[in-house]
Amino acid sequence: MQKIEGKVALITGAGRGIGRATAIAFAKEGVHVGLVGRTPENLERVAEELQQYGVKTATAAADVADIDAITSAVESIRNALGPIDILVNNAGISKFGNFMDLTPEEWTNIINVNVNGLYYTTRAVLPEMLERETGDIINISSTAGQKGGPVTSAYSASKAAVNGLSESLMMEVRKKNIRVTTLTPSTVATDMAVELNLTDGNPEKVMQPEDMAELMVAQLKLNPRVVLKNAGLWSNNP
Ligand SMILES: NC(=O)C1=CN([C@@H]2O[C@H](COP(=O)(O)OP(=O)(O)OC[C@H]3O[C@@H](n4cnc5c(N)ncnc54)[C@H](O)[C@@H]3O)[C@@H](O)[C@H]2O)C=CC1
Ligand SMILES: CC(=O)C(C)=O
Repeated sequence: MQKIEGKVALITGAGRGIGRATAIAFAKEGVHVGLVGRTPENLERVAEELQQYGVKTATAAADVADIDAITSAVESIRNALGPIDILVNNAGISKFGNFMDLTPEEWTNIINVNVNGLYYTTRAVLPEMLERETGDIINISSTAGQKGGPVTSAYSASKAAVNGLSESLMMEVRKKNIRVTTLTPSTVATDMAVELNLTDGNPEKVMQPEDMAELMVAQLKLNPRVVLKNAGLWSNNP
């Protein structure tokens, strides 16, 4: 087991949902947190919530699917907090619908954010991790990337791509002491899941964003000689 206190994390999609819960859990552990997302007000609100834990925070608004914007955002977080030890590629979008009902624009947008956004963010963070021969990258995929569904063609395609990218990168950089983990949760009670009509969010039955955050804290504390390659966290009614 290792301590994560004092490390620097960058979380995308940090303004709400799993990203926000992860930011709070990290701050409670003494991790300094860079918050990246599309909506500055949400990022500022989360940064304020983190103040009580006495860690450093920085915010940078950017669309992960815009390579210049996300590259500048990573640079600004790095300038504010120092080298990034932990990257959580969490930003993601979804729209469910029949294959012919989703427009080509909606398809492209889902692929751009979920796949290219994760790729662009990782490209901006990885070189320094390779140089320092240390780092953790956690990619938030989904059970939808492991198994297709009747209305999930675009989202499942995007998350299956994340699984392929993530495992390949894990194999590539493991010898440099970098850990890449793919997490494939079932439905989590966030705004996304409620907007998709997947859940009413009942905390007695449905996974909460805090459960995901708890898993990430635990895996980061594992001795650096081991890596959690992938993990599926499920509710009792996935
Ligand atoms: N909620 C669920 O049931 C599940 C969610 N996931 C994945 O978990 C991740 C987080 O999802 P939730 O917290 O549920 O969603 P959410 O919609 O509640 O939060 C997503 C956050 O990402 C940000 N974001 C979206 N597009 C962005 C972009 N282009 N650039 C920067 N930020 C962007 C949003 O502004 C928001 O703050 C996503 O990758 C999602 O696909 C995976 C499995 C289940
Ligand atoms: C939104 C999502 O990824 C699931 C599995 O519910």
